[in-house]
Amino acid sequence: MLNRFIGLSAAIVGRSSRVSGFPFSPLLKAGNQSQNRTMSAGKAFKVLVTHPEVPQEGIDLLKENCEIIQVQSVPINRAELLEKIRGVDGVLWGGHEPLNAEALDAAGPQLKSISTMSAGIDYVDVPEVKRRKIPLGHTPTVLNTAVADLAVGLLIAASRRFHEGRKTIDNDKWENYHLNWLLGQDIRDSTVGFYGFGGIGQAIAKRLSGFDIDKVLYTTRRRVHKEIEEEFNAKKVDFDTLLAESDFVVIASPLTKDTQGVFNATAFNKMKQTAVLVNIARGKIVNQDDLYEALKSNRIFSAGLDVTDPEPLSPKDKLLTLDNVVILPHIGSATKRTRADMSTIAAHNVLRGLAGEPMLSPAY
Ligand SMILES: O=C(O)C(=O)CO
Repeated sequence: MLNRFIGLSAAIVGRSSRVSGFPFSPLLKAGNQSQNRTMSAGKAFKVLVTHPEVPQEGIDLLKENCEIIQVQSVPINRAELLEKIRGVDGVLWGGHEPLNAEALDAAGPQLKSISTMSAGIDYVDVPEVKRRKIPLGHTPTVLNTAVADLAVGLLIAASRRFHEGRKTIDNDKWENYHLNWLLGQDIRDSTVGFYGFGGIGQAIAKRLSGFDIDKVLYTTRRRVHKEIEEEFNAKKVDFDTLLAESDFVVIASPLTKDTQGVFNATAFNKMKQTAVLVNIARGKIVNQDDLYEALKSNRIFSAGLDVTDPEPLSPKDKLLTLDNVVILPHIGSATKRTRADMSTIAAHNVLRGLAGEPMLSPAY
């Protein structure tokens, strides 16, 4: 099943900006073949790209058939975005700016296709987009491997005390004449618990299977397919069991009203004292004050975070004073290839929405 996901994204993206091995939308075919009068006569659609740094791969695809308007400011100037969105048919939403009624009103009723360039869409007012019957796409799957690689990096860094170790060098406290110095937690024979076990969680589990882990537990609303459970020796458990039995707890779920703040003091108190928490999903799933207390009091062993609340995190944030937390500035999907793939998928989503076809990765 996992291979099917990964295979699908590879087929979707190909290794060029062109999509290979994937059923093109008629709109794209028209552009490629230069046969369709409507399309070749011109840019039947206007598409706004809301960020100047959207990789060229996606823009080139859109350009074949659409007139492109692009926001130029970074950080995004909301006024510029609201001005440029007026009257467009499609939007490739390239940043994490709120996509809400204000933006949709500014666009106007002709807007018929939107895609974000992200997996998480917590900055989108989805009910509002739905209410207007505008197809909405996003870009999960293509970033699974990049985010999973980073998650494994964080898991190792947090369990083996990378940050604390580095600080000892900076502070001239390198004391390896002690035998028990900077001892960490083993990954081998461990139980890894996933809070959320979709494509990213499964890609992490796949990587960890090379680390001789003992078992995988997961907590999700719905049970994953039996063959996925078998592939990863994974068992669905309730949240309390996940917390109590996992040596590593990996947060890989979307941020929703149900997941916001679930990792709080109550949850940390149910975890093993040797447990390592990894969050590559969204900062708000964790109550950060409670996490600070749990780490400071050694209620849990350590944490590796790619996401925080807020982002950017202030350099004065108390979490940064702790030895037992590794923090990265939300770079899970930040590889050149992944970004290019995300722009390609987002462009296809937009084009398909404009053509009245199902998107490659619809958000609802
Ligand atoms: O695309 C997203 O939602 C991400 O947060 C990638 O790290």
